[in-house]
Amino acid sequence: MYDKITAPTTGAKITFKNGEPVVPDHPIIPFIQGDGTGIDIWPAAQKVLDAAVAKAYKGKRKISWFKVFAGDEAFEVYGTYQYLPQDTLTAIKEYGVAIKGPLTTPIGGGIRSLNVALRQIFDLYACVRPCRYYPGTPSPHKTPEKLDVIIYRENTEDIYLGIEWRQGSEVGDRLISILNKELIPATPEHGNKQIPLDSGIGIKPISKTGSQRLVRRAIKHALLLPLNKKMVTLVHKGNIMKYTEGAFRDWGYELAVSEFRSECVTERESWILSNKENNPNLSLEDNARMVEPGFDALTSDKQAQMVEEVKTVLDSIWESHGKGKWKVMVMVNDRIADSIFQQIQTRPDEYSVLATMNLNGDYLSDAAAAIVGGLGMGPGANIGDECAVFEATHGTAPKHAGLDRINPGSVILSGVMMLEYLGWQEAADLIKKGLGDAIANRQVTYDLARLLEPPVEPLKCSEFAEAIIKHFG
Ligand SMILES: NC(=O)C1=CN([C@@H]2O[C@H](COP(=O)(O)OP(=O)(O)OC[C@H]3O[C@@H](n4cnc5c(N)ncnc54)[C@H](OP(=O)(O)O)[C@@H]3O)[C@@H](O)[C@H]2O)C=CC1
Ligand SMILES: O=C(O)CCC(=O)C(=O)O
Ligand SMILES: [Mg+2]
Repeated sequence: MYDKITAPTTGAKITFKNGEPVVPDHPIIPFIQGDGTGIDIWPAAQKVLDAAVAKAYKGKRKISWFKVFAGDEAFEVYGTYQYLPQDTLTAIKEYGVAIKGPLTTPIGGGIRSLNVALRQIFDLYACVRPCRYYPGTPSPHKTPEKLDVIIYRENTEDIYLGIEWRQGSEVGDRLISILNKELIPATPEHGNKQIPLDSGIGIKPISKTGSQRLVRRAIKHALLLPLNKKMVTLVHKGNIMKYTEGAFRDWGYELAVSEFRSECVTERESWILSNKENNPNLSLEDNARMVEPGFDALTSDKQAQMVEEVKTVLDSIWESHGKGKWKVMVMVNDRIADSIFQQIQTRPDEYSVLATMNLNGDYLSDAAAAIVGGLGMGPGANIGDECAVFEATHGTAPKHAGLDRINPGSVILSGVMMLEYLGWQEAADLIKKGLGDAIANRQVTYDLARLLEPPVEPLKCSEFAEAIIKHFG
């Protein structure tokens, strides 16, 4: 079955039923060490995960690790251009749940991202990146503890599909010519715009299916959260990219009010409902005026549309959602992408689950991780219906590679997400306690040590892992 790897002789496969993993006590889990700092952070993470499982289950449960290759290691074992060998793909498909370190992607040319390829090959459509604060973590932000968000990033499409053409390439030039001569003039709203002839060209597909399955997962997650966190914010730049990012927003709302109608309220609906709750005799027009402060300046057509919106909401959900019932439901709202970057800093506690397209989520997850202590504290998971691959938010951080100094926290916390996904909560809790107590005791790696006041001597990457284990209690 495999060319250059051998599966562990002990352990069993994780299988999937209705999108959920069915986990044996001794699951075989493939891991990719990763390039760059992978050589530091993976051994540290593996040690912490094994120690937590051993302590929590006393041998009853144990992970059988299966080393598989990707990136630079694969190149060495399998030969030139074999960055993502078939063995690795076969193993991940076979065992269903895997964990990986970061993999290098060259800029401006060369191979396309192996990280992205794994997500697309296994249809891991939801990239889940929680950003929460561990007390004592130094942060450039004044109130990092107020940020507790989970980014649900669409993981398979958008510009990450990688359909693009280099400037000056034959196909790229043909495409520009067809667009300039035929397709743009055939679309009146584009006026006389033309694409500069010396452009590179990329395609940004955003599908209804891809958007809605991501938002579905985000809402399902929000349903499980405590009342003050039952919120999903659709993040988009739909004012500019109307038919891709704007459509993402519209499809998100459409899904929320169709599949989750009895459990969801949109922000605008909540305004309309609460206006009536506060003043039962409020006319439809006055209600619309309160929802839209610029109502009186609108054209009569637009005013009529808004009044119709108020009427439709009250007619359709006043009984089911009115009189405060909406207050215990999941609130779905939306924010424009540039605004959300400042909102998570100025109003961090007003956000919970952030549903995004691929590129926005990529940017936003690094920015949110910075608030709670940096990329060393940013875990992640790539989740599909029949496969999951856990990986940190950060990359290979090459300048720190092999120095035993980088923070393994984000891979360790990705491991915590994996344990929780497996249902091994006791082991996950031990690690969260150990990591939290190590940080609270100022036992941290260079990235956090340099921000602490007064400064502390940093722990090595491997020493931080040991400190976490000691703090299991
Ligand atoms: N999923 C993946 O595998 C990903 C891969 N990549 C790839 O990684 C490569 C390098 O990307 P780059 O842009 O440098 O981004 P990186 O995320 O690798 O590193 C940027 C900086 O972030 C900080 N950082 C990263 N990881 C940690 C950590 N574990 N602990 C503490 N600080 C950390 C360091 O800052 P400082 O030096 O200031 O301390 C580092 O120099 C590229 O090839 C990129 O494509 C990028 C993102 C994700
Ligand atoms: O694959 C890469 O090199 C970068 C991907 C990335 O930045 C991410 O997924 O957050
Ligand atoms: Mg990124």
